[in-house]
Amino acid sequence: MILDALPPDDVDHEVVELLRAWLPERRWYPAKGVDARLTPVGAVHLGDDVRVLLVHARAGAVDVVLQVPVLLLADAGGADPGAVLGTAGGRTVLDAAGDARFLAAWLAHADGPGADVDVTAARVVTGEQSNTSVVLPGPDGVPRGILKVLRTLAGGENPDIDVPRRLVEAAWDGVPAPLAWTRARWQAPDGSEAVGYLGVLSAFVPGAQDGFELACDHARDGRAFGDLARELGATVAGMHDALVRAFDRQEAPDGGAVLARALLDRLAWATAAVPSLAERTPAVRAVADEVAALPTTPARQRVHGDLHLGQVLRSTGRWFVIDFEGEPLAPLAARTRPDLALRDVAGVLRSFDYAAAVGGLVGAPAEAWTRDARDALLDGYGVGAEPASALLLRALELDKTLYEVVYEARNRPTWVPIPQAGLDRLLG
Ligand SMILES: Nc1ncnc2c1ncn2[C@@H]1O[C@H](COP(=O)(O)OP(=O)(O)O)[C@@H](O)[C@H]1O
Ligand SMILES: O=P(O)(O)O[C@H]1O[C@H](CO)[C@@H](O[C@H]2O[C@H](CO)[C@@H](O)[C@H](O)[C@H]2O)[C@H](O)[C@H]1O
Repeated sequence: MILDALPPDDVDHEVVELLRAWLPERRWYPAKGVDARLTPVGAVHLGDDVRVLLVHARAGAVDVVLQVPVLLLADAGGADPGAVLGTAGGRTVLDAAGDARFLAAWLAHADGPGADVDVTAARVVTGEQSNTSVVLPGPDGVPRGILKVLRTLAGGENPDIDVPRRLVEAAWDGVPAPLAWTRARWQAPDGSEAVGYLGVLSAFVPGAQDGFELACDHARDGRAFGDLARELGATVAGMHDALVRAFDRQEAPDGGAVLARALLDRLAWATAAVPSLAERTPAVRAVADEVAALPTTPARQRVHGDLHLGQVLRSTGRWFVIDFEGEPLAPLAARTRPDLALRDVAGVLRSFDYAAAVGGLVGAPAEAWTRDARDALLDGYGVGAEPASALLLRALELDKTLYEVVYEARNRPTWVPIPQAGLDRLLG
């Protein structure tokens, strides 16, 4: 079912006034620190008291439609004071993302196989996130699903939901299965009609450990990560097989030239953001020239697109892959385009450098720890020892490392030395 957003009414305008003070305090708000123009574009009415407000936020380069589920209560007695935004239309307005009334209405309007969950025992996940995730237990109290309320809406495909759906259809069990999802139709700020996802409830992976934290712990304790990396390599290979079943594969007669061009485009993009990268230009060009001269490259296929250790969960003695939205800094067209499967392998290889550094390893111990993990990952994935694979991986790692320099410069400047050291290694 597609839920239709109604044009904003007086109450929606009043709620948006309340959001001016509330939004900048949210971790997921993308226009922090600037005076954004906020305009309601519509509201999905999930019930008499439950509305999903769609708000256009515009400030400089930020131009997004945000999703804000709210409750509008005539009697808000007993409500959590921390959830109250103010009053609109004579009713109390509450943040609804973790509220049982919103969650019940959301599930009632969702598509998908569904899940038997207890909305009264929902728990909002805290931490650095770009969306709001809510853990929902089953009737036995054991976590059964995790609902991701998307905070920034976009019309069209959403790889973070569509790809897991297709992987499950392709009988791959290494991804948490989407259990329910909602979609809406609204009028985009440019006046066009948009149809896109509002959120997804996925199967909860019990007792999951974040792959990056696990690797950092190993590095910190001086424990080899090879066995886990080998298993991860096999999981990634299984994911790529399933992606071919789900989305097909394209021969790439011009693969070397395409990859070389993409690497040089990445260099230009990264240098525009971090000018000191210009000194790497001759060395990156040399790698691009070698890649362009490759007579053949593997077929292109759908890939994860931003695979790293923070996108994999370890539970019940196996790996699960999450977060298929691709590189957050890249446009949707680039994130859904068929690509070399080795790009995902290169992403995980980069993570080993990060884990060694964050785990406190330097010099020869860092080199030995990452070498063991790298060899094991490639072995588990089934990457052969032929020179063409090594060259492709080097180019793809280089491409990712340039992206990481920009990502770190924008988000975690003290971590810039990690990808900088990666450039030294790859271009050394
Ligand atoms: N299916 C799942 N089961 C258990 N935990 C999960 C699941 N999906 C996500 N998580 C946890 O929730 C966190 C946020 O999920 P993520 O998809 O990265 O959200 P965001 O898009 O907001 O960054 C992850 O780091 C992970 O720890
Ligand atoms: O997880 P996201 O989809 O938001 O990806 C972005 O953020 C990642 C960091 O959280 C970033 O990954 C980089 O740091 C990781 C350690 O925190 C490391 O394991 C990765 O290898 C490294 O690329 C990712 O690049 C960025 O797109």
